[in-house]
Amino acid sequence: MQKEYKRITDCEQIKKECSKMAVKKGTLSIDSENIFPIIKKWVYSDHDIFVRELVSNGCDAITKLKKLDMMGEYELPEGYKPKIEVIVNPEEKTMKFIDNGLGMTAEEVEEYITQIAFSGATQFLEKYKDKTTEDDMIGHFGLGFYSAFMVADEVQIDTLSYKEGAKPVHWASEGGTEYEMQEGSRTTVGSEITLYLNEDSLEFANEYRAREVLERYCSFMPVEIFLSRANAEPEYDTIDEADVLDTDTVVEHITEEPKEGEEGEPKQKAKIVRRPVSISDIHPLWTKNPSECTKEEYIEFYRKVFMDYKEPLFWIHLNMDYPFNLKGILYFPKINTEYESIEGKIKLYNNQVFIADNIKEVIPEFLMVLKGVIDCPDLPLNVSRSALQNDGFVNKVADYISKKVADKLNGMFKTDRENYEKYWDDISPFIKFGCLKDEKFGEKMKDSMLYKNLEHKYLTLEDIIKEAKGEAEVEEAAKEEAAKNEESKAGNTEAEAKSEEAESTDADAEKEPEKTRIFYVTDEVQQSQYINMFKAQGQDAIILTHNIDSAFITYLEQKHQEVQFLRIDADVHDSLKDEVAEDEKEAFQKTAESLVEIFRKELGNDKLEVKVEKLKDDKVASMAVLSEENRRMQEMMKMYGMSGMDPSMFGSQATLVLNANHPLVQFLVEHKRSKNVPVICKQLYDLAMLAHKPLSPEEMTAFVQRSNEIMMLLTK
Ligand SMILES: Nc1ncnc2c1ncn2[C@@H]1O[C@H](COP(=O)(O)OP(=O)(O)OP(=O)(O)O)[C@@H](O)[C@H]1O
Repeated sequence: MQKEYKRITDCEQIKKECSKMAVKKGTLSIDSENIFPIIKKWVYSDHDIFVRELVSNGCDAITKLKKLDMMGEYELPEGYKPKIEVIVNPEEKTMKFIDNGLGMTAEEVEEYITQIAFSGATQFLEKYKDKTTEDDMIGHFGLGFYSAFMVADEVQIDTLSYKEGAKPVHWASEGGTEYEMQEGSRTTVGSEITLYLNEDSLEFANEYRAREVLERYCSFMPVEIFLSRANAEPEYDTIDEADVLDTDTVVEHITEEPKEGEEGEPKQKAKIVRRPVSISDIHPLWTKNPSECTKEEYIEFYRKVFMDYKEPLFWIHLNMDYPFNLKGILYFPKINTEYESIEGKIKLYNNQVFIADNIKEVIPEFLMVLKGVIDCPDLPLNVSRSALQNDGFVNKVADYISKKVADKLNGMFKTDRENYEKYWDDISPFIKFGCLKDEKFGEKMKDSMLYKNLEHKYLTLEDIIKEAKGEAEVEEAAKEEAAKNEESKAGNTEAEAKSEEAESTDADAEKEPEKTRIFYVTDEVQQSQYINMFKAQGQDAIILTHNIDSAFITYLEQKHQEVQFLRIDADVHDSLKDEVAEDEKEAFQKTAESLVEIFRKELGNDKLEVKVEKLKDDKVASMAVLSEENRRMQEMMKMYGMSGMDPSMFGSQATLVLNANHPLVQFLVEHKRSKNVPVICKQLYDLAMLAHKPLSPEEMTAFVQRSNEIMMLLTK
């Protein structure tokens, strides 16, 4: 049976009780006996948050004391330096958190710790104990002081309030529901919380582990934090006497004689106790005004926080006071896509207290490739993640961040195009991802998107459409010209011509407007043959090599109904081939038919698609084309893991294009019975496929063997 603690609500009475020096025993007034097991078990993976909770309680206590001083209700002692000390003691298995904040009186301990904090923790756990990790709490806010029981069997508080005549208080609870309170022995204003770590949590008494956790949660807290190990041997530094500060403890003055053979006066040195270094940077860069920050500071901050020794490309300093308070810095990292995944890290803070990384409810998903810090004290963090998702305010914050990013990029596009182009390859995957994920972002960015052409020049879609339209129009005009010539050759009467013209105009009006065809390259090496042919004919294409590009192309086609994207090997572009003259057509047709027959036979595939063209580039004997629709279909199959299935079910295989202008192809037509026909056919086919897609291991082996055989012929 637990002892029933009579709750004393009258503060005067509590004071009297305490001043009698009696040991006050009690039972925590909440009926939930199983709260501690729940706390201990709960969010086992990051139960280290107790560090953040206790340190931030210390910070709050210090802030309050400074406020009281400002309000004239308290006078800070001479030379007051706000600080939090964290002392680990592996021998005694304890961890102490000591602050010089406002402290607590007996009635305050009673009220804030045994009643408010406890009931807060109880309510909190009641509400969330059944939640799964999917409905995780943001940074597990709200556990407060009682999170100490996740790692400790016993917690003690020694505190002395700033209030006149306050008596020190000692409070102890053994992690059950009982506690003890009596007069303590603390002599300075502030609080000392001692955790007697449980067997599972002894790691926190290790100085390195403690440092790691403090650095994770407390690196930017607004008060200096010093970590030390109890009974550690003092460490010393020897510095120039002139550099000694008033705050240094000098243990020895040393006169250093010049070394043998060296000239000069003896040097005066001082051996001092090593100066403690605060774990926290109390004025992180994001809290400063952007106009006061230098490039070096931004880079240094980036390196320190993200341990990334590459320089970021550029950054955005967010600084907003109204309608909500949000500060932060977002960095665009240099991404080496070949070796690293593009996974960024956005650290979320609440008044300089670290909450968690990558809270996707607050930070737009596509911005997760960035690295940065966001401090937004107005965020409602006492709710679960799923509640955050539907919170109008949180959505506004996310919108604001994404708008700021678009503004920055648009600004660079307009005023610093040179650098924008320089960064484009690195930042474009993320921007494209943003366009796909966030309609508003895509809309804002639409005029600042760039596309690299075959010359590696960066153009806008508008430039490209104009260029492609221009070419199409020229081609169209040339075709019309040729058609007219034919007509007049055939001796059409003027009247006939006129009526035909009228018909064709009617038909045109019904036809859907021709789409502007934009060719693109997905692999500059593999598709080099096509690229060269394009270049030779002054034809352009854009380079879209990133994984995201196939989804982005679909997006662009939806947004711009007037354009159609075709991979460079989707078709033989009209400009790459010669027209077959009217009087040659019949003979050409025959040649083509016989070539189809030869290839189908030699490759043992009677469904093989073969097309014969008069390619302008007479160095190309064969190439492969696969229509855009079929290729997209095949890619989709691959994406859905249907690669084992026969692709011909969903669209035909690539078409083999033979160049009738090439001597090898001509040889085949003229020497159908030559014993070399099979080798030439197979080799031409493989060469075409090589430039189109990777060969299978068997195909590659056969290709290499055959190439060797061909070389053997040279030796004969
Ligand atoms: N080191 C301290 N010095 C002075 N008062 C403290 C200290 N630690 C806790 N308190 C008091 O105890 C109260 C309860 O603390 P607890 O950490 O449980 O909740 P909280 O800090 O109010 O909120 P949160 O749940 O966000 O942490 C605090 O509001 C404060 O008044």
